[in-house]
Amino acid sequence: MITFFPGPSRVYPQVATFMQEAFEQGLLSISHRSETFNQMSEKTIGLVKSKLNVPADYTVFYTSSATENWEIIAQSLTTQQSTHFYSGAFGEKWHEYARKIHSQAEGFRFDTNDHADVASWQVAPESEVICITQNETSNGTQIPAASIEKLRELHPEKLIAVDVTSSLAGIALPFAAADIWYGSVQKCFGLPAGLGLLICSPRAIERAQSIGERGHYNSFLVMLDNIKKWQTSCTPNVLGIYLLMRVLETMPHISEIDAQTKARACAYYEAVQAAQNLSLLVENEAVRSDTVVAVKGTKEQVAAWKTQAKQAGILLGAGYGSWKETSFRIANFPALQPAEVAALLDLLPKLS
Ligand SMILES: O=C(O)C(=O)[C@H](O)COP(=O)(O)O
Ligand SMILES: N[C@@H](CCC(=O)O)C(=O)O
Repeated sequence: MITFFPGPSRVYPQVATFMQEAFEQGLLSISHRSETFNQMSEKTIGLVKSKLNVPADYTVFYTSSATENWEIIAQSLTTQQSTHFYSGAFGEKWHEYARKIHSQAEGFRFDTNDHADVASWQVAPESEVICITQNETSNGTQIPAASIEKLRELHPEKLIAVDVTSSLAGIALPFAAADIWYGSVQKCFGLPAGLGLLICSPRAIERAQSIGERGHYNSFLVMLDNIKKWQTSCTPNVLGIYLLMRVLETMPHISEIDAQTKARACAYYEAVQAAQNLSLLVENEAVRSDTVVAVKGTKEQVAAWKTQAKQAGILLGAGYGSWKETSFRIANFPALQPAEVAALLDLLPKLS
């Protein structure tokens, strides 16, 4: 069965070999305070930066998941208020979690088809962090890079935090335009779940230092002390870090992946538009995601399409949140092989 679920998703076929290597090299039993670990961790972070084009002065941290990053941002980089703009379920959840820590966290929903009109977004003067979901996995929308750059220009004094859970390592991102970026490896990295990444600007680090929060194992400053030695405060997913290192070593530079993702996204959007029975969930072309393609239908249609796809050996991604039963999603992640993409493109017009 070829899976097009947007997370956990298709892993790179080489992952089988990499897992065996990790076992044979004894890495699964090494201490995370050892020199062997430090070297592997340093190399992995170097590769994240070089392959994904992360600015040299940004710091990369390991976390357990994207969800943990919501907590870290609220707990260690915000003292009272963050401002959240979202159109879908994951942006909304982030706001809900932030509110549990800071009741003043404000949230604004915009429509799925709205072009992120950042100039009209009202941010309270006392708000410290602007939080956006660059790629909203639940509805297949994305905030274009130019909007993030504009947001930076409009709010030079605020921290900007960007959820790129389902686009990190799938498209090129404008890292310099924001302070905090995070994602999980079970999406575009084509890896098994259980590892998150948090990528921060020097300004984010300065802000954490001025706040001084150190009350938790995952307090940003505790993580910073550790990552200076290439380590983590708790025992990390050593296998996950090794697999990440190996995938990064073998993958092309993000500029190449970006071109492939965008070409495949175009092919999917064209195929859905040309298919007699299918409709795209996102009508506004300018905000359609490059990495998650969402197709809508009635509950009955979606169920029938998923069954027909299964019969053809294809697992379509389920809908999520309010779109759970009335959409399916296609993960356009780099680990999907050309023949698998071709099989789905061939199937789409046949769904009835
Ligand atoms: O697309 C997303 O966003 C998600 O699926 C989740 O937020 C992933 O978060 P974690 O499971 O990695 O915490
Ligand atoms: N992380 C999601 C699954 C991913 C998705 O379906 O977008 C969850 O909590 O269920």
